[in-house]
Formats: sequence, C-alpha cells, structure tokens
Amino acid sequence: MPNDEKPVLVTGGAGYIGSHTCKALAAAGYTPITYDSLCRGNAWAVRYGPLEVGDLMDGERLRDVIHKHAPIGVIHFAAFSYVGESTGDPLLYYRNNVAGTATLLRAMQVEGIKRFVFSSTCATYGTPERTPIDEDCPQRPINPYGHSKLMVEQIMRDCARAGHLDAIALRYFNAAGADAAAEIGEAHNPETHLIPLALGAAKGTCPPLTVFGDDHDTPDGTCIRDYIHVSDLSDAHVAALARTGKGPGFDALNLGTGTGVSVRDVIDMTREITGREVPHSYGPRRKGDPSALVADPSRAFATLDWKPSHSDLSNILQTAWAWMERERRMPPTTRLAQAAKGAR
Ligand SMILES: NC(=O)c1ccc[n+]([C@@H]2O[C@H](COP(=O)([O-])OP(=O)(O)OC[C@H]3O[C@@H](n4cnc5c(N)ncnc54)[C@H](O)[C@@H]3O)[C@@H](O)[C@H]2O)c1
Ligand SMILES: O=c1ccn([C@@H]2O[C@H](COP(=O)(O)OP(=O)(O)O[C@H]3O[C@H](CO)[C@H](O)[C@H](O)[C@H]3O)[C@@H](O)[C@H]2O)c(=O)[nH]1
Repeated sequence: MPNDEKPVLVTGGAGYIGSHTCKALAAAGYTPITYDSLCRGNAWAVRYGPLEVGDLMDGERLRDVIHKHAPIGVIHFAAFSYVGESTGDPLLYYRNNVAGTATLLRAMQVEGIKRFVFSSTCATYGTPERTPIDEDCPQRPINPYGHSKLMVEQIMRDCARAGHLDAIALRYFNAAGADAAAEIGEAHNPETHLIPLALGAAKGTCPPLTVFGDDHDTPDGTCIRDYIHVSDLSDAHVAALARTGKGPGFDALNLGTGTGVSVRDVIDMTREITGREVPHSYGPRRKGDPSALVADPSRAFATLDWKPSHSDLSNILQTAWAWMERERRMPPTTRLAQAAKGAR
C-alpha cells in the first residue's frame, strides 16, 4: 500500500536520530510531523515535514497536535540521554523520559493512536552478562538514564497487555555518522560522543581526545562498541513502523551491526579518513563504561527484513567528517543562535 500523505508523529524530530528518521520517512512517502520543544534540538534540522513546538509534559498540546494531524502512529525519540547528567540529576531523567512518555502515551490513548516505536538503548543491559548481547540478556541498567528507558519498556508492555498499544522498542547501540548528502548531522551541545570528538580533535575544533582507559579486557585495551550508521537506524524505524498495525503487542529489537570496534580503531580510521593526526592521550576509565558492548542483531534482521548497509567504520567517519565540514560553513546567525541556546 502506498504511504502517500500518511502522517507520522515524530517526537524529538529536531534531534540527531529523529531528524534523520524524518528524512527516511519522507523518502518512504510518509509525512513526518515533528513534535519537539527544541530544548536540545535544532529547528534547522526539521526539513522534511512540519514542526510543532511543544513539550512532552504538555498533554493538552500533545492531544491538540495529534487531533490536528491524525497520525497513523508515533515514533518517540524525545528524551534526555547523557549518562553522566542522569547520575547527577536522576529526577530530570525520570521526569522527562518516564513521566514525559507516560503523558504522551495517555494523549495517544485518548486520541485512539496505538502504533508506537520507541528509542530504547543498549544501556538497559548495563554491564551485559554475555556478548554479543541478544534481547533475552538480562536488563540490569547501571545508571538512571538506562533505568528510565527500561521503565518505559515496562510501561509499554503493560499498555500492550491492556490492549492500548501496538509497540516496538528499538534498543540502539552506538548511533554515529551523518546523512550522505550532509543536509543534517550530529549537533549535540555539549558533545560527548567519541566519533565527533575524535574528528573535532583532528580538525582542531575540539581539544585533544582523552581515551578512557587502555586497560580494558579487550585486544588493544580500549573499549569496544558497536557503531551503527544513523541512516541505517532511520531505515529500521521505517521498517518497524510498517510492522506495527496488526493489533496490540510489544516487541523489543537490538539495532546494531554485530561488529565490535575499539576506540583505537576509531582513532586509526579517523587519521586515515581525514589525513590528519588525532591528538590524544590516555586517561582513566570512565565510570560506568562497560569494556565491550556488541549487539546480536539477528532478531531485528529477521523481524524487520532489514540489514545495516551504511555502517562500515570508514563510511561512518566519512559522512560525519563531511557533515562537520559543512556545519562549519553554516551562516554565522545560525551558529550564533545555537551558541546562545547552548549557553542557557
Ligand atoms: N545517540 C545515541 O547513540 C543513542 C543511543 C541509544 C539511544 N538513544 C536514544 O535515541 C533518542 C534520540 O537520541 P539523539 O541522540 O537523537 O538525541 P537528541 O538529543 O539529538 O534529540 C532528542 C530531541 O528530543 C527533544 N526533547 C527532549 N526532551 C523533550 C521534551 N520534554 N519535549 C519535547 N522535546 C524534547 C530535544 O529537543 C531533541 O531535539 C533518545 O531517546 C536517546 O535516548 C540515542
Ligand atoms: O572522549 C571520549 C568519549 C568516549 N570515549 C570512549 O568511546 C566509546 C564510545 O563512547 P560514547 O560516549 O560515544 O558512547 P557510549 O558508548 O558511552 O554511549 C552510548 O551508549 C550509552 C549507554 O551506555 C547511551 O545510550 C548513549 O546515548 C550512546 O551514545 C566508549 O568506550 C568511551 O569510553 C573515549 O574514550 N573518549
């Protein structure tokens, strides 16, 4: 069935993964309606459908927007996602990520919307019992951010059991890279993720990189992660949305590649892609950093009939580098507005 004109509500569509998913939705013929407070997102990233500015905690506004656009379903990215911040201010995370999602789900229930795709995370596994991590691995988060996402999964299960929700939780591993056309990309403030920090160190726009530990139980002593290209993640969301619509239920799927990459590998490949040295030094381990997090994504491959096709490390770094070059050329007013927003 063609998707022409089918509206989909995308909370957090002004953020990194949300904006890329809006592009993928538009390419698949849907109309993505972004609902975002812009507290950590960027209005310039909303290019593929309308923007409705509003907060997750504002149930009345959510109901009005749902009523106005009559979406077929909701893809829910809006959340806070800094592990360190969540440890210092847990209530910020439980309020925004848990109470905010409950408010959204209530608005959906009142308006009769059941189809729901949720941004969960590998952080729900904590320090995993086994690697690669499959979906049946025990979920024992080790920080409030991971707990907040696991709590939402529980809420989703309960709502599905009550017949109110037809939902899929997508547990992402490490999102990275940027849109191939460099129209959008990662623009967090502050930036804490390895790949933009390594590229920024090579470019000279970020301080030298600190590698968090070289004494991990891994072949080169640095942490291993499963980096998945943001465009592959976006395609998986479109596939997950298409899979809902058959009636109430809950499923959870790991979105990763199944391949582990070390911090050392990232530094080496960054040097190769940029042709520049990556100034770096070795520091202590980061608190709460598991040595290795690698997905077993076979269930997602089978369920969604999807496979990552943009996620080799060189493509991730090339697209992120192209975006960084492009971002620097943004009009000064855009950069000034962003800087002012970051300072608030
Ligand atoms: N980036 C990753 O590697 C990664 C990994 C696993 C899971 N996730 C999850 O994926 C989702 C998207 O991550 P991202 O990196 O794109 O984050 P992001 O910060 O770039 O985007 C989040 C967006 O949500 C909006 N938002 C936050 N709270 C809101 C509220 N109360 N009301 C309305 N809008 C609000 C922000 O303004 C922002 O535009 C998050 O839920 C995150 O926890 C991300
Ligand atoms: O300056 C840095 C930044 C990161 N790293 C290392 O690089 C790897 C990747 O770190 P990121 O901060 O980029 O990503 P995380 O694996 O910590 O975070 C990911 O998993 C988290 C849950 O654990 C959240 O879901 C988060 O949004 C998601 O990006 C880690 O081994 C980290 O120790 C460094 O060595 N130096």
